[in-house]
This record gives sequence, structure tokens and C-alpha cells, in this order.
Amino acid sequence: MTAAELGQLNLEEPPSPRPIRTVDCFQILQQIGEGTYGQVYMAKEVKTGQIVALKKIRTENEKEGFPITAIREIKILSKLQHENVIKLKEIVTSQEAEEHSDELSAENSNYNGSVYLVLEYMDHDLTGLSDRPGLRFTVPQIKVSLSQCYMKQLLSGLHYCHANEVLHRDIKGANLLLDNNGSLKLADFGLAHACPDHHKANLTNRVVTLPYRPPELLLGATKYGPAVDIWSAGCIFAEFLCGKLIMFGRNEPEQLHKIFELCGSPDETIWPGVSKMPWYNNFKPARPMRRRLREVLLHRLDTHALDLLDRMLTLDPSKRISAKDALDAEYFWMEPLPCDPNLPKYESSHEFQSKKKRLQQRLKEEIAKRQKLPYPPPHVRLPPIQRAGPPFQEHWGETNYSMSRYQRIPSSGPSKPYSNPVTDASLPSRYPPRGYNPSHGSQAGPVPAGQYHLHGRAGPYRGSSMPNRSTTDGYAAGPSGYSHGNQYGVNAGHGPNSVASNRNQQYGWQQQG
Ligand SMILES: Nc1ncnc2c1ncn2[C@@H]1O[C@H](COP(=O)(O)OP(=O)(O)OP(=O)(O)O)[C@@H](O)[C@H]1O
Repeated sequence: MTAAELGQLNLEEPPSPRPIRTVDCFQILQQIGEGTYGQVYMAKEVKTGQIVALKKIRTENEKEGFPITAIREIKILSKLQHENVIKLKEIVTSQEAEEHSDELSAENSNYNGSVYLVLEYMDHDLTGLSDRPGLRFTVPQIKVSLSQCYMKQLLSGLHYCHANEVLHRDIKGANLLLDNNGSLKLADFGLAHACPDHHKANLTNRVVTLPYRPPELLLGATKYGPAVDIWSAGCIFAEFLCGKLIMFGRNEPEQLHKIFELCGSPDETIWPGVSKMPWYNNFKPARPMRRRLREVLLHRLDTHALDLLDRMLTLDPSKRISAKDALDAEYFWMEPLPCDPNLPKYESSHEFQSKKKRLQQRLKEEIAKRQKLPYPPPHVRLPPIQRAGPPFQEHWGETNYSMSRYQRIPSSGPSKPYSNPVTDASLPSRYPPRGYNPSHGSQAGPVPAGQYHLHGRAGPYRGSSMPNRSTTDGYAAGPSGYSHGNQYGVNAGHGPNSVASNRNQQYGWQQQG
């Protein structure tokens, strides 16, 4: 990797040629993730015994060949080298049918040739860990120092990406990986975008999972910058401190409304140019709403946390704090200083596993409930046909059934409360062509993590210092020249979403009982 100036990530530079190994060099142990674009497995390198994560790139359904999301993830991850960014170790392939484990689904067993990203393995993702039963923040001190520690790493990773002109565009709990030593790393760069000047490019606004999506994207901006990731990080920060998402809408208009309720509705005074945004007139509230963030959270957060959150959740992206300045915020420099979180060694917890456990638990409960219920119900006088089976209606909540118990009427509402980004049917992948220009990219490689510790203050955390200068002051340019694209609606709030079931998640690491 070429050592390079800050902010110069050369995606065009071909990766150094290396013989590509086959997936047979690894023994798959278990599935730990299921993304929109493939499965993730925990695996062991046969020769060394080293544990890694294998992210399989699903190509079966790709009409247009190898998915552009995967190409981008590989290109970007192979250049980024930072302690808070997941490391791509190598790419491996398989040529023939795979029968590595029971976890592999039948659909894969006859698949002819796959590509896997070999990533360093992390014990948890934030969503999975926070879903663990018995884990709660109970002592304010722990809450503060853990959120400081993880937020600092999140912001350090983001600062590194932004300094290298990479936007992540999907910051959320499931994409923040943690290990039992307290490290946090950014993962899933499938929606990331790398280009020297984001503000000049015409980008898709259908990125970032809904509860973490910033107002500029919800108002239709197609020119935006690193501030989008800062908004998402602000949502994570609030989630850490409050134990739940503070703004959660089931679709785009509702999400925008939740933002306005807490952060105030924007006007030309607080956000110059907002009235010219493509969807402003459609979504501006009937009456102005004042910003209530500080008063709502006053009793939950201390002043420094509140100050930082306030600046991260600033409506106008050009005024939103940068990752670099956020790292300099008082919050990270007050006592207690961010420390290594003294996490108990939990068994791995990924969102996929916690979802699976919840599903199994629910099934068990259903079965137990059914067994307890007198059957057929004693007081119900039903025609014989309706007595012949289990009482579905009582057990299956809001699902509608037709007169015949076995014929399910699909519910009219959305199956999941909000959509994954870029689910527009017209777009072949998570990377719509208009959002990607492969010719963008500068001529040198990224800054190696080792050379990246240039911060003004001595770093109190984990013995490392932080960057003290950034060449990416990408926040100055406000949005301009918005395209008048589609309004909300296509797939609004109806697609799959990997965090949908974790709305009441608690972030905390103090075990109860
Ligand atoms: N290196 C890793 N170590 C441990 N677990 C991982 C690793 N990479 C991914 N995972 C797990 O797999 C999940 C899905 O991974 P990832 O987000 O990269 O896949 P994706 O197909 O892009 O998913 P999505 O559709 O949510 O964007 C993560 O939330 C995490 O739980």
C-alpha cells in the first residue's frame, strides 16, 4: 500500500497481485450474519486455526454479474487501514458445490462458484450485543465511560474515512462491530462512496437506514457529504445514552416528522437553502416546530454529552459538527476519560443470532400458549369447520385470516416498519448507477493508520492519540442544485430492514442478576 497524503484514497490503483485461494482453506463454523447481499460465517483457517469472518457475496440473483456493492466494498476496504475500520484480509473463491456446514442453505448447495470476503472476526455487533438479555446500563458512570469509549472509536473511524473521502452511508448498530477487548470497528462498506469531492457529485439519497437517515437526504438532497454519517453517529450516541432510538418513524415522511418534533422544523434562518430542497414543500410542517432536543434530554444527559449531541444532530449539514471537531469535544476530555470498557467476556452476539433466538423464543411461547389453552374453546359455538384446527386468531396477533383458517390474507400494512436503503426496484443493487462514478478517485493510497495520529490533545484513550488535522473540511458547502427526482413512495417503509426488530434496544453492559 502506498503511503499517501491525507485524504487521498486511490481506488483506481489495482490491488497488489496475489494468488487467490479457495474457500477450502477455511472451515465454516457457523452463520453469524445474513445481509441483503449474502451470508456471513464465522470460520477457521485450516492451516493456522485463526478465526475469521467470511462474507459470501450472493451472485445467484444478480442479472448484471458481480454486484456493484461488493465491488465497491472490496475496493474501499482494501485501501482503508485503520484500527476502527474492519480489515479485509483477502478474497477467496469457491468453484463447486459447497457443503461446509448445516448452516449453508439448500439454495447454495448447487451453486457453482462464489466469492467470499475474508474479514477479521469480531465477537459482536452493537445491535446483537445490546439485545442480550440481562445487559443493561445501570450505573451512570459506566454508561458515560462506555458511550465515550465507543463513540470515540466510532468518530475516529469516521474521521479516518472522511479524511480519505469515503462516506460510509449506512452507520447503524448492526454495522458497528465490537470485540471482547472493547474495540469498535466500522463494517459493511457496501453503500460507501469514495470520491474526491462528494459535494459536486450527484449521489443517490436512498441511502442510510431510515432511523439513522439525516434530514438532508429525507428532503431529497443529491449533493451531500460526510455530515450524513455524523447524523447517523449522533443517533447512535443518543441510543447509547437513552437506551433507545430517539427518533423513529415507520416511513420517510414520519421519520422527517419525528426529526422536526425533536430538532425543530427548518427554515431559511437556521438552514439557508432548505426551502429550495426538492421535497421541502411537500414535507414542511403546517406550523413551525421549535427545537426541543436539549429540554427533552436535559434530565438524561450531562451538559457535555448534550452539547455534543446537539451539534451532531444539527439540521443544517453545513453547520453539523465534523468527526474531527467532535473528537475534540469536551465530552471526550472530561472525567472519567474514555477507557477500555471492562466488558465481561460474552459469547458472540450478532444481530442475526439474536433475531434467531427471539424467533425461537416466540415459537416456544406460541407452542406453550397453545398447549395451555383448552381446545376446542369451551364457550365458543363455532361451526364444525372452525373447530377443527388450532385457534389461530388468538395466537397470531394482527395477522388476518380468511374464513378458512389455512388461507392467510396478507395484511395491508408494511411488513417491516421501514425500508433498507436503496430498495427502489428500478435500481439493480444498493448502488444505483447514478450514485457511482468509478472514475472518481485520486492518485494516491490512503493514510496508513499508523501515520494517522496527529491530534492536538494527547489521546487519553487506549494509549493512542487522535488525528489533529483534517484535509476534509467537507462541511462548508451547502446543498445546491438538487435534482428533482422521485418523491417518497417507492418502497417507502416497506422493505426489509435488519434493525427493524430492535427498536427498544438497550445499550448497556452491566449484567443484571
Ligand atoms: N467481520 C465480522 N465479524 C463478525 N461479524 C460480522 C463481520 N462482518 C459482518 N458480521 C455480521 O454479519 C452481519 C451482516 O454483515 P454486513 O452488514 O457486512 O452484511 P450485508 O449483507 O452488507 O448486510 P446488510 O444487508 O444489513 O447491509 C453484521 O451485522 C454482523 O453481525
